[in-house]
Amino acid sequence: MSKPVVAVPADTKTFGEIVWHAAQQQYVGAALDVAGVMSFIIPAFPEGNDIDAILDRVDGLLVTGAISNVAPALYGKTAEDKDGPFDPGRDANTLPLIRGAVERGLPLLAICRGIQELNVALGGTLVSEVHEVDGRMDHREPDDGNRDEKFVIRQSVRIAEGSCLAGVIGAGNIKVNSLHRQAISDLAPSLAVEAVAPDGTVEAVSVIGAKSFAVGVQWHPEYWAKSDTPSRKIFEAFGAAVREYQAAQKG
Ligand SMILES: N[C@@H](CCC(=O)NCCCC(=O)O)C(=O)O
Repeated sequence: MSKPVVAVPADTKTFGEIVWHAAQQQYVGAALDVAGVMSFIIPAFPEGNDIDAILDRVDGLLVTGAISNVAPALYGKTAEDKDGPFDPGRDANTLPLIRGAVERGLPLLAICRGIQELNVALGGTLVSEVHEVDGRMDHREPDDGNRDEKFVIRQSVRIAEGSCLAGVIGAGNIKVNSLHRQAISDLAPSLAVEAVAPDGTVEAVSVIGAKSFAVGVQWHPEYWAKSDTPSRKIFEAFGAAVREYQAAQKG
C-alpha cells in the first residue's frame, strides 16, 4: 500500500512583495520520519478551499504551530493589538478542515496553534497573553537562545488518567516543550482535557467520542520526535491511526 497522506494547512508568509504558502520543516519532517506519512501542504487562501475535495483525498490532518494567532472575531471577541499577528488565510482553512476531519473521523493531530484552532473550530474560546492572567505561568518562548534551546523540553504537564494520551504515553507528569502566548479559555463542548500545566492551563485535549486519533497538544512533540520518547509516541500513534484510516478507505 502506498504511503498515506495527511493535509497540512499552510501559513501565509510574505517575503518582500511575494506571498508564500508555507509549512515548517519540523512538522512535515516529523510526519514523514516518525509518523511515516507524507504531507500535502494546503494553500492558505483567504477565500478558503474546497474542503471536501481535500478531505476526500487524504488519510489524516496535521495542524501545525505558528507564530500567528487565531483571529479573536472567530471566537466572539474584538481584536486588540496584543492579539496579533494574524493569518486570516490560515484561519479560513484550518477551522473548516478541522470540523470536516472530526465529522469524518479522520485522524487529527493539532499542535500549538493547532490545539487553539481545534478549540475554536468546535466552539471554544481563547485567552491572549495568558501570562498576564492572575495565577498563570509565563508560557512564552524565551527571547534568547537558538531554536534548539527555545524548544528544549523543560515544562511539566500532567497527563490525565484514562485519557487518550495516557494510552499513548502514560498518565502522570511528563516534561514537554510548551511555547505559547494564547491558551484555551472556554473549552469546546466536544473536547476533553487530556493534560494540564501546574497553573491549570490546558495543555492537551481530545475529541470526545472520536472515531479515530483526534488529539491537540499545546506543546511541540514534532521538534524532538526522533529523540524524546513521549514526542515520538505521539507521532507514532498518529501515524498508526492514519494507516488504519487509509486501509479502511481502501476496503
Ligand atoms: N501563536 C500561538 C501559537 C504558538 C505556536 O504555535 N507556536 C509555534 C512556535 C512558533 C514557531 O514556529 O517559532 C501562541 O502564541 O499561543
